[in-house]
Amino acid sequence: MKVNIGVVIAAAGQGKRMGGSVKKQFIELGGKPVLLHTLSLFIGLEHVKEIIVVTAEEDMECTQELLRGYRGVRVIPGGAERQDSVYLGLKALRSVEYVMIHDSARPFLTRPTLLKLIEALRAKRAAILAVPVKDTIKRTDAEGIVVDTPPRKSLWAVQTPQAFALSDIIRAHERAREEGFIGTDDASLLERMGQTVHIVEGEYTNIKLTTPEDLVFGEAILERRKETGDDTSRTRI
Ligand SMILES: Nc1ccn([C@@H]2O[C@H](COP(=O)(O)OP(=O)(O)OP(=O)(O)O)[C@@H](O)[C@H]2O)c(=O)n1
Ligand SMILES: C[C@](O)(CO)[C@H](O)COP(=O)(O)O
Repeated sequence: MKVNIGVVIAAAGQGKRMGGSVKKQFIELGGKPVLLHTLSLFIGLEHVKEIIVVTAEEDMECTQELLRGYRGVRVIPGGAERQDSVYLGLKALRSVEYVMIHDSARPFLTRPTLLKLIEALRAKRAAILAVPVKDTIKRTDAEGIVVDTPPRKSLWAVQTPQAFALSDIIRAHERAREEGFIGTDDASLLERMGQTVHIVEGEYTNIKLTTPEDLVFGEAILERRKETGDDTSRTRI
């Protein structure tokens, strides 16, 4: 079955936890800005018909400059919260039935896993990447007292991309906006409407660059790939 997929890359964050003078989506890793690493995952991929990069209002000009020359990629201004930026990106899509929503701050995913996600999307309408949690997780009360220890077998650390039928996820975002609900990912907006969301196993190296030590892990991931020649399926940009 042929599917038309749009991609929304959320890149309008301020990178407060990372700190530094350059926002994390524009930091150079392996000689290339993080945002270009992220974009290269989707460029030239069959089924991907539109790519929207959502950037901060003040970064519109530099993002447009950085992405000039990439056909099919549009840059739009984002909102105050990640959820607002994603919603604006979803509304900017013109002619696709499905969408993959991805954080600009996750530049290391490989194509084979992305293709697994697309397969699941075709079959199931809502699919997200996640990896089994390695640590034991505890829930606490407001005072930091342990309430319980959920069985680890049922716990997953959720990543992006998250892939949906476009009409479903727009409806879920609109409901959340009406009700003033802010979720920490997009799938949670569908879950609260009762829709089934399927997990596809992601990659432990699909980290989100969040705090400064993540840059050290990121450099190491790129270095190892250079040595082993891994991830050659990604379009070089
Ligand atoms: N208003 C916002 C906030 C976040 N994001 C994007 O959402 C992704 C995940 O968010 P996070 O890692 O929290 O990034 P920041 O918001 O930039 O980080 P911080 O919370 O430390 O400021 C990032 O790619 C970020 O650019 C966005 O598009 N619009
Ligand atoms: C969407 C996400 O990347 C899934 O792990 C994550 O929840 C984004 O969180 P943040 O609060 O924007 O860091």
